[in-house]
Amino acid sequence: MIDMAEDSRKKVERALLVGIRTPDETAAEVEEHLDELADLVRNLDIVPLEPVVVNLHSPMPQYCVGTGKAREIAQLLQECEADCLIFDNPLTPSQQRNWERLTHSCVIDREEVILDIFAERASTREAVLQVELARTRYSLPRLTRAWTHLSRQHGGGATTRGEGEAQIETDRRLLRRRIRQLEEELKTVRKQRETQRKSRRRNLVPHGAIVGYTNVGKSSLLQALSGSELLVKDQLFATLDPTTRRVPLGENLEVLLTDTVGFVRKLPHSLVEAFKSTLEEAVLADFLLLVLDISSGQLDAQWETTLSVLKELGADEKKIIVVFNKLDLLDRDAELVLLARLNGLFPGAYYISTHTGEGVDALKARLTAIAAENFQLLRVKLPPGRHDLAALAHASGRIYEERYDEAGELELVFTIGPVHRHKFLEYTI
Ligand SMILES: Nc1nc2c(ncn2[C@@H]2O[C@H](COP(=O)(O)OP(=O)(O)OP(=O)(O)O)[C@@H](O)[C@H]2O)c(=O)[nH]1
Ligand SMILES: [Mg+2]
Repeated sequence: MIDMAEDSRKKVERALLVGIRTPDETAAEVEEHLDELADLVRNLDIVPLEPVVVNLHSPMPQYCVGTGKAREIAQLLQECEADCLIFDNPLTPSQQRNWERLTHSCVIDREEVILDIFAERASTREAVLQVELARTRYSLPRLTRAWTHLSRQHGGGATTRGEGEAQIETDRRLLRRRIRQLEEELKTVRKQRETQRKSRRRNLVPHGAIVGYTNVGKSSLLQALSGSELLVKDQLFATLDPTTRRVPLGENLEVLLTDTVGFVRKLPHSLVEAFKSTLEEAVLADFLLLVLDISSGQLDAQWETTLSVLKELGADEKKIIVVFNKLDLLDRDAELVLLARLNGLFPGAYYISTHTGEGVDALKARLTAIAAENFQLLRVKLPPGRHDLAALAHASGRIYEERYDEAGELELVFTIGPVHRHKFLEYTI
């Protein structure tokens, strides 16, 4: 780990955002992306200023934009007294350095903003390790940095070391060693989680994962369904660690649901990589609840981003139940038009509000049906000595008929899940 003196670093406060518009993007798209970048930036306690959009036919190697434009932006940065330049598109390490030399300011891109938000939020051992690994990998080719835009000091971040070649080589070696250490530590933590996961699978209760764009209400949904408290915040990436809860559905039925980390457009690949084990919950689940925020103007982007991350994880072929949340925020007139359109596009979707509870029961009914699919109807005759099985049928199944015959044998018609089913098979009639 590279140590830096905190006092030699300057905290960034105001940022000028830059969006690059390529010929295949509309102005509205670029604007939407910049709005989202502004949200992300606010999450780091940096004030985003009015953004600059640069039209670009082909990327330029030195600054990503042409030299003239770069000078203009540098000038603007000074005029509006911003101390940071943030690009919505990725910058190469050398472009980043060129910009820092040109502007004498902190220059970062969307990927680094997202990495930093994750770094601020990570709290469990696994999340902390995953984020540190992603950040250390990211900083390896970007060693000479003189700025910080973080309120806290994190590992694998910017460094203020000198630019001497020998120094850089030493730092790189240290970072590489740290990467290996982190990979080892993560392996251990993951093994532990794997064990927990296996014990869950032995239960054979249907297991769903809640996936979707960040801030759409995934944790709120799990809270509404399971009745237990979770971290719900109007904040991007409030949830970084998967949390599994039992959702009781009455009559001995239940499903397990896992809340997962939210997705975002242009989620840095290093982060998808880092969070793959966390997102594996989605890969291993029996079904997915894909949550979308119906009040967002960016439904298409939410849908596409979520689906493309699922694809990358190999989880896009699963049974997907689409859930539109935040119905309460819809303007009633707009609602009818929008619902008609969505009904056509997503037949079988659910429309809910975790705030008012609207639609939650219908979704529960669907989950109940999924849980019930696992249950099989059995007709058995239990000998007098098998009170234990009679008790088990009552405790874990649903009884339809029950009567004793003259021989004192108990005839039972009931449904039972796969966990205990085999115990009854020798008595079926
Ligand atoms: N109006 C309204 N707000 C909602 C509803 N559901 C959730 N929210 C709000 O949306 C914000 C985000 O909710 P979360 O449940 O934390 O969202 P999430 O998808 O888990 O977010 P991340 O973990 O950050 O990806 C919170 O401020 C919630 O109170 C809803 O049905 N209606
Ligand atoms: Mg959450």
